[in-house]
Amino acid sequence: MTENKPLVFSDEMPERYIMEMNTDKHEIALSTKDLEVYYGEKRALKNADLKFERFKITSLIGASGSGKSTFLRSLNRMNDTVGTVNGQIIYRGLDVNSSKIDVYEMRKHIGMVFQRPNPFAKSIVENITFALKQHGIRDKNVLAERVETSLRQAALWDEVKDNLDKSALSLSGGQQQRLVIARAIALQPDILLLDEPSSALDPISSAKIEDTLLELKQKYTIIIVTHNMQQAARVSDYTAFFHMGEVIEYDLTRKIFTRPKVQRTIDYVNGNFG
Ligand SMILES: Nc1ncnc2c1ncn2[C@@H]1O[C@H](COP(=O)(O)OP(=O)(O)OP(=O)(O)O)[C@@H](O)[C@H]1O
Repeated sequence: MTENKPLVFSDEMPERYIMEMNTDKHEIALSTKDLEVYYGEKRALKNADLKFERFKITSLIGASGSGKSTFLRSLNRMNDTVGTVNGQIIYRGLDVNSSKIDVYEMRKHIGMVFQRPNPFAKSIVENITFALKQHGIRDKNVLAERVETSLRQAALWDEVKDNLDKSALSLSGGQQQRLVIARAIALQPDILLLDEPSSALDPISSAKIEDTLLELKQKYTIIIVTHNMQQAARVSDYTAFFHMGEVIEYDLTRKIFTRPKVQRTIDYVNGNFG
């Protein structure tokens, strides 16, 4: 990034950032450098350097309190009001963590889905169109197209297409979570951050969310916090293991689960949490 480059995002195609990741060339959608987070005096995240490959799913795993959510929430500045975030978050050559970034605009590019489904107390269709209208999209055809496309991508369209005016709160938990995913992708972000998106759901709904994520990675770069190791192994290409605020190991998921290099990771994936 040059000093004079304005810190605003454009809708132009992103420049291509090719970096070395292991031995192959991979396109990096987002990276962090020396990212650390303090809550008051407490350092909850230490010097996290991670690179996220475009159109891949990366899981963040680790015991409760290890800093996964803190890291994830920092990526689109959700920690601004609760903690102090130092270091860089590089996206399209810009530092998302800079005070000059338009956070509202940035979140159009880096969207987030939380653990508990949190649809608005509005109709299904309004849940999708609300943010679009806020961002100035008024054309009825464009709105209708975005509603259908995002609901299809979130694998919910067939279940709700005849009841789009029904209250979102009348949907099941699993459907609500897919609606929230549809709401996030209606803005056509590049990157989707998900904080334990299926932990509050039954196994069937959870499996549907996993299928949805595998579909979505054709178009989105996905970073997901999960406590469910099987889920991490099933859906993700890369896995980062966090322990006490540090990234201990980051590699291809199959390596983390079959041949981890660090003893702490070996213990964690083998279920020895002591
Ligand atoms: N808003 C906050 N204020 C103060 N401390 C916080 C806050 N959020 C998190 N922490 C602390 O920061 C540390 C990391 O928490 P974080 O939620 O990031 O961990 P986690 O790995 O995501 O845990 P979990 O899996 O339980 O969600 C913990 O010690 C936690 O108590």
